[in-house]
Amino acid sequence: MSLEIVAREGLVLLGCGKMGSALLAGWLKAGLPASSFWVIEPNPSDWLQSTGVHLNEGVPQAPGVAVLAVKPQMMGAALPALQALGNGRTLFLSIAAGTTIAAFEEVLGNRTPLVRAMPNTPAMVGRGISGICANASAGAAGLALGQALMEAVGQVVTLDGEHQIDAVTALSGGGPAYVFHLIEAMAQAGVAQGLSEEVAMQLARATVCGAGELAYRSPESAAQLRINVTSPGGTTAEGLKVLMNPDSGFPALLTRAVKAAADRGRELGK
Ligand SMILES: NC(=O)C1=CN([C@@H]2O[C@H](COP(=O)(O)OP(=O)(O)OC[C@H]3O[C@@H](n4cnc5c(N)ncnc54)[C@H](OP(=O)(O)O)[C@@H]3O)[C@@H](O)[C@H]2O)C=CC1
Ligand SMILES: O=C(O)[C@@H]1CCC=N1
Repeated sequence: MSLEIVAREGLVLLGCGKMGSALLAGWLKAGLPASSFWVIEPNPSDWLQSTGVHLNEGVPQAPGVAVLAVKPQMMGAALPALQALGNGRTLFLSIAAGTTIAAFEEVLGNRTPLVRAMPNTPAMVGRGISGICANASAGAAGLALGQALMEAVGQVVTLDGEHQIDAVTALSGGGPAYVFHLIEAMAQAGVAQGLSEEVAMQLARATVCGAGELAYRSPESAAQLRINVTSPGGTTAEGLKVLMNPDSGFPALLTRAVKAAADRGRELGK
């Protein structure tokens, strides 16, 4: 689906912080004119002010799309600003963690076409991934438009339903933070083995980026890429024995971390 509807009917963006800015940058890069965007943002960055979008002005009566990119804790206070657009033709696209379709329909009306998407911060460099789902009123056309909007900043996975979105939030939504923490932890471990902090951080960061790029480009499975590094009887095998320990290794730790994040998503949705 093309984003022509945005150029024709306009897009209102509620909240333009980290994720809102990443999305707006992607849409502008895709060639949509700045004059198609109406952004509501109490603390506009220098970048946002330089884009030429309509900033904190009155919004069109029936824009093609309204994107909700405020924190879930702010949603209750922020959403009424767009309540008048509910139950119409405007497609609402929320990227907020937690806030459910039912909660949006309560404010906007249950005839409002609505897509929930869960992106991640690599969207800032066009390498994000989003899981998306939609309510009944959005239909196939609404879901396709939501997909096209999110594809401006990376890959998109269509979910079986809203029941999967807390898992996506916990895995890929927050996942970049786990990887950044992995860099920190690897660097610390290198320092413990005698490297300077600076060199250890350079090695850790480049290793994670290089491995990520290899995983992205290679047709081989993650398991095979791991095996390719692991010489039988060599050094990596000893490291992996620790990380693949069923009780204390990565799988057990990440199962707990992803569950804790998904549980928080469910809690935010109550
Ligand atoms: N960061 C991430 O990795 C991801 C975030 N998300 C979701 O994206 C959403 C935004 O997160 P993120 O970009 O990180 O948060 P930010 O705090 O960076 O952005 C939210 C923006 O909304 C502004 N805002 C607050 N109140 C209002 C209001 N009433 N009307 C308009 N704008 C308002 C905030 O201004 P101020 O700072 O002044 O309060 C802020 O600039 C959240 O719902 C989050 O769950 C989804 C996936 C990944
Ligand atoms: O931490 C959060 O709640 C948001 C959702 C996913 C990433 N950041």
